[in-house]
Amino acid sequence: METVKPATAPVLLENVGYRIGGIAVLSGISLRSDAMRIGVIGRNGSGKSTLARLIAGLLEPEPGRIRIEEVDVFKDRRAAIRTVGILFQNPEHQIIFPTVVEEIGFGLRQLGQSKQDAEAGALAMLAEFGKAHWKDAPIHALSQGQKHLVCMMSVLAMRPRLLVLDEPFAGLDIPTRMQLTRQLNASGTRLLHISHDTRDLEGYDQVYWLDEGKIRASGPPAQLLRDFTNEMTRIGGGDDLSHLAS
Ligand SMILES: Nc1ncnc2c1ncn2[C@@H]1O[C@H](COP(=O)(O)OP(=O)(O)OP(=O)(O)O)[C@@H](O)[C@H]1O
Repeated sequence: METVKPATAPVLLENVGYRIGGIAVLSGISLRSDAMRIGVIGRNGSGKSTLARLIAGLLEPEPGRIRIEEVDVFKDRRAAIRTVGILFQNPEHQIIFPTVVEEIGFGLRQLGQSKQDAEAGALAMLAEFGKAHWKDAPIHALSQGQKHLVCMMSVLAMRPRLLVLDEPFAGLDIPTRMQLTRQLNASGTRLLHISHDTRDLEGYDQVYWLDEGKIRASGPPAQLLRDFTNEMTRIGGGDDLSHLAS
């Protein structure tokens, strides 16, 4: 017997659009998923980062509706910071404080915790990741992979229901990617991972293919990632870099 899907889902987008400078960057995006690991694949300029920011509640959809765990993440920012976390490609865009413990504690302060509780929470997070010795490390002296891990710990410390990953592994070497992926999977957090790299999404539960601001296909990763790779290889044989958006 076919199971009827409930009207709500942990990740729900209905007819979402977004325009920049009068140009439609995203349109007609409808997505509803209760999968634990959701992937979005798309090439450069397909609208991935814009979609990540919309789902994290940093931009307002127009038109359309976004609900994460039933929270309107743009309008209800107090609820949103407990609901969705986001990791960006460049940790420099995320890091504010000079030391690791201050950086991780900052998110907890945002949740309303006292200075002492936030520091204790940050130390607990470091211990959970086996990095208690990083406590007073100056962030500027860390490697790129280590900075990524600090950002990851900072976001996970806030225990979001959904973690949006906006290509956080781009530019990292294979061992670093493997270690960060392992830490993320071990966290047990629902992931929505946006990438142009099929390697990031192998083994995900459900993948959406974003193409020129629209969802072109969705399904389990095996076939969809193969179709995506074939299409990227076909496009790569031509010269569509010449084309300027207007
Ligand atoms: N501030 C802006 N002003 C004008 N156009 C923009 C701006 N930001 C994004 N765009 C355009 O919106 C489209 C989608 O951008 P977005 O960054 O969401 O794509 P992306 O898939 O994340 O790209 P990439 O993989 O290259 O980071 C692109 O065509 C881009 O040129």
